[in-house]
Amino acid sequence: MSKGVLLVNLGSPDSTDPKDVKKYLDEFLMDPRVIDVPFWLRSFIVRGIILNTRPKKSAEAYEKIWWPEGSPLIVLSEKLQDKIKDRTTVPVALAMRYGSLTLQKGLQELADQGVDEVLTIPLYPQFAMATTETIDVKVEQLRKKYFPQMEITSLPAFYNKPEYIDVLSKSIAEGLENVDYEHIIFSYHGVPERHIYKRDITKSHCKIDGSCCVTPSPAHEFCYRHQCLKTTELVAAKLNLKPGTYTNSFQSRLGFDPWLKPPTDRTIERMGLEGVKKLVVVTPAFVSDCLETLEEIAMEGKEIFLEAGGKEFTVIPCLNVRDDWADVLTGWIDHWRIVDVKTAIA
Ligand SMILES: C=CC1=C(C)c2cc3[nH]c(cc4nc(cc5[nH]c(cc1n2)c(C)c5CCC(=O)O)C(CCC(=O)O)=C4C)c(C)c3C=C
Ligand SMILES: [Fe+2]
Ligand SMILES: [Fe+2]
Repeated sequence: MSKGVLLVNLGSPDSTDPKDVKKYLDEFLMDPRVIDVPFWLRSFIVRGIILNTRPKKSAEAYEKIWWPEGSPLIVLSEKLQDKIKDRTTVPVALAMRYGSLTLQKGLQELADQGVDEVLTIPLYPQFAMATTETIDVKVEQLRKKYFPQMEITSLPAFYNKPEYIDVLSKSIAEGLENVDYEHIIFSYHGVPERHIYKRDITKSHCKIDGSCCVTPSPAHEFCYRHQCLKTTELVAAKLNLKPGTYTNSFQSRLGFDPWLKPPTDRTIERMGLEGVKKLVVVTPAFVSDCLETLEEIAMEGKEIFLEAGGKEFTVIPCLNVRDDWADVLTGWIDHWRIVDVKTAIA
């Protein structure tokens, strides 16, 4: 068999034109693993409400962060792909779950190179129904329909893998060099609490309280909240951060259902109101900078902090195209090429 790799990220609109943003948001938010309600209700919420107002607002936000080459998330993912290609002999394609760089095109690119055994790498450190799972499900649908000869395996969430924690910690330590700070917020993308309960394989462990995510359980294999809290815990241990000097929060809430708490915007505001003058934010749910880090945190978050009395606001960049990050991914790929995926990130 001939092996190949498909890197997968979320995707972005084709441009900052509200029409393109609307098309992208329609595909994204109509995904039943993102807005997980019955089709009729999802259509009503997305097409009847959100898509009437959000595309214009989102397009303005994209406009602020767009690069001459395109969406930062896509450009950074392409550069990461190039770096990995330079480091391995295995064909490496790139696709997005939503938008024009489709999973079908990515798989076809590999098939055209004679690949019949694929490792998909969802570029998300923590598992979520709205990210890793939707990629795996869509890839399997495409495999059955168009690529029945292919054998496809997906790299599991890598939030607790020592190689990943090492580069994440190193990137944060570098970001903190010469930065005088009082507090660090670890801001993760939020999800509705319902998503956590739905993926509790024990059906009883997850309570979204002070203890469930720190009490060992098989539920944690698919618990986004546990995996976020664990990421912070491992980085804090590695960097020797003192308790009370860092906090977790969850950003980007959409809609009225309960989402994971505390929300990042309110946490940033509270810090400012409580007298914190120098704040740092890191965003470990994203491996590439994107709208959610460059606009929501670096622009909106900063404004909230300064208005609440803060003085210095520092955002640490995502792993993006760091050489050591490309080395880690290539290491997993090469291990899989020679042995298998189970031990690749063991
Ligand atoms: C119900 C809505 C959403 C869920 C659940 C959700 C989960 C989720 N998303 C990411 C990563 C990214 N999301 C991004 C943008 C974005 N996310 C939502 C909604 C949900 N996300 C929307 C509506 C948008 C679009 C922008 C906006 O209108 O505000 C991005 C950035 C994409 C880009 O082009 O830069 C990323 C990345 C994760 C990791 C996650 C669950 C863990
Ligand atoms: Fe999102
Ligand atoms: Fe939990």
